[in-house]
Amino acid sequence: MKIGCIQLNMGFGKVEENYERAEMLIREAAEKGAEIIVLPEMWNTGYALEKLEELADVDGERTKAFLIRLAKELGVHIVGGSVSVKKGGNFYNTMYTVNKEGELVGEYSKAHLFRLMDEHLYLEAGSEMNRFALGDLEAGGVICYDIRFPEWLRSHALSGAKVLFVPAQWPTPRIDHWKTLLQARAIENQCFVIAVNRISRKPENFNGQSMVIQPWGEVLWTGAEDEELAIIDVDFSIVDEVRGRIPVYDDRRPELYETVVKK
Ligand SMILES: O=C(O)CCC(=O)C(=O)O
Repeated sequence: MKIGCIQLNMGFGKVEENYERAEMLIREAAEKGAEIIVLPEMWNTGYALEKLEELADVDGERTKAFLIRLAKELGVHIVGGSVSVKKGGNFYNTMYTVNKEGELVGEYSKAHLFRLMDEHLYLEAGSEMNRFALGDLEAGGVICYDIRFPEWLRSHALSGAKVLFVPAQWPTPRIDHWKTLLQARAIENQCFVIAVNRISRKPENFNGQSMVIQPWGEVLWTGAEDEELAIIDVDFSIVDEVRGRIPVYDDRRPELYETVVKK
């Protein structure tokens, strides 16, 4: 399958401009043959946390309608990165996924809030997993800081995900953590990891380096340090072959982990 990864340079608080730019790049990705299109984290507002009251998408209605319209018209699956959403008086960092029939198949709010960027002061955490299917492809999705919690991604893999999508706004100073953690999550879960970071102009500090990694850990693509739309060819059928080569799932001993790890 062809995956369109949109390493977007979103404008800080520039909602209209961001929807326009996202639409243009989604259309371009579909024209270039992408069958699944992936956006980065919080692409509607950027990290304009202090302006969420004014800018967040109320109940995610605008974003859901946007993704459904484009998915249906272009006949593509869209893993809609995440957007800032206002729901019932609270704000969330929420990922919507729509299949090519235009059905909303995934809705997930970031479960681990990143204190270093003050997310916990502005946002509520979600508590639900994010498992969905795109056609017959079993998938899961987590957001940025979530990748530091291997047990969270493992739960998605244990419940059948063969690919994990990771939209992010991961800053340049810790880009080595990003690369290492993503590769580890792919290897330990023996699944594809498709991770799309943002890019930014100065003084914001995000240098892309999005990644597509296959289940044996091989990096199929690393994004440039600039805005980029890349189309990457992946063969999801190798997941079963890799899981057969080293039977990690069969060799797990969950009874040990439950007693040793109490907290
Ligand atoms: O964990 C990190 O170092 C970065 C996480 C982050 O930037 C985020 O979750 O928005």
